[in-house]
Amino acid sequence: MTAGTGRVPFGARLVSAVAERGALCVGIDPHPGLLEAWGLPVDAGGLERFALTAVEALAGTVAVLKPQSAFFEAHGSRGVAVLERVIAESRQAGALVLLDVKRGDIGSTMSAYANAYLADSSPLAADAVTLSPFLGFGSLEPALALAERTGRGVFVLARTSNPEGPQVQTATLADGGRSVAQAMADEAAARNAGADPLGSVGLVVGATVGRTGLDFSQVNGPFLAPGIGAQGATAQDLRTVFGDRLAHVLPATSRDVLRHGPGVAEVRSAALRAVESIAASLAV
Ligand SMILES: O=c1ccn([C@@H]2O[C@H](COP(=O)(O)O)[C@@H](O)[C@H]2O)c(=O)[nH]1
Repeated sequence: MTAGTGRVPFGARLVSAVAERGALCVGIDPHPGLLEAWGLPVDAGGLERFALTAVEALAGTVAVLKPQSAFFEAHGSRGVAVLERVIAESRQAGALVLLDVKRGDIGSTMSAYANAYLADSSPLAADAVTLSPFLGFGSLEPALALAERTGRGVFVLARTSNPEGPQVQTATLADGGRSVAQAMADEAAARNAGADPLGSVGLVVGATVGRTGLDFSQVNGPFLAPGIGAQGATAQDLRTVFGDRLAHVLPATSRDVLRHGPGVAEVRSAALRAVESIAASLAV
């Protein structure tokens, strides 16, 4: 079982964490190529060394850590056990944990996913998870409801950083002119209405997507912006993507920080440089 959240809503906890540590989410993505580059075997033992080194380097320093579940699941039950430790030890060291699982399913199955990642009793419970709304935003209701009850958050995919995303996300809805991505922004806005200082239903909008024409003005929730570094986006791109919503943006990067390992100090320094360069870009 993981520690609870004290029932303080995720949005409020994120605002505090960013105020204290800066606006940065570092992904823990144990790619086989990174394990090799760190001189580790590509097996569950190597995964454990890699992931716990990243936690040691980052969990006391950055606001949010984002383990990518896929790389842990690839090692079977031993990999999932490592993920449980990563979540627990990161939270213990003061970082918020956003588990990148991109779950989305019919409502009855969604309840089980919600219990897996958002219930206090689960060993995989994080502070927030990523969700895929492409079975319909409403199908996410069990996760949205449990997150709200337990003080956790969700980040719903809206305009993802990959080049294939627009095929679905810029498509127009049958109900009259809005894009799929805009509909997700509107759904998040409805869930976050009145939340202070910030709602707990976030959106994933890649730092790579450029000017979108999307209206984020009513969202009142956080924006996770992956794609900085290895996918080619820079901190300067955030202004183009998010316009006047920059204060609510959580820029995310994984490989661009992790490639500085295996030294704890080097990984931590890379993260601190990223925090500084993002802060400088957002302030101008
Ligand atoms: O739109 C999205 C949503 C999630 N991701 C995830 O973020 C990291 C990016 O890693 P980098 O090494 O910084 O490229 C990875 O886990 C993706 O699955 C994303 O890239 N884009």
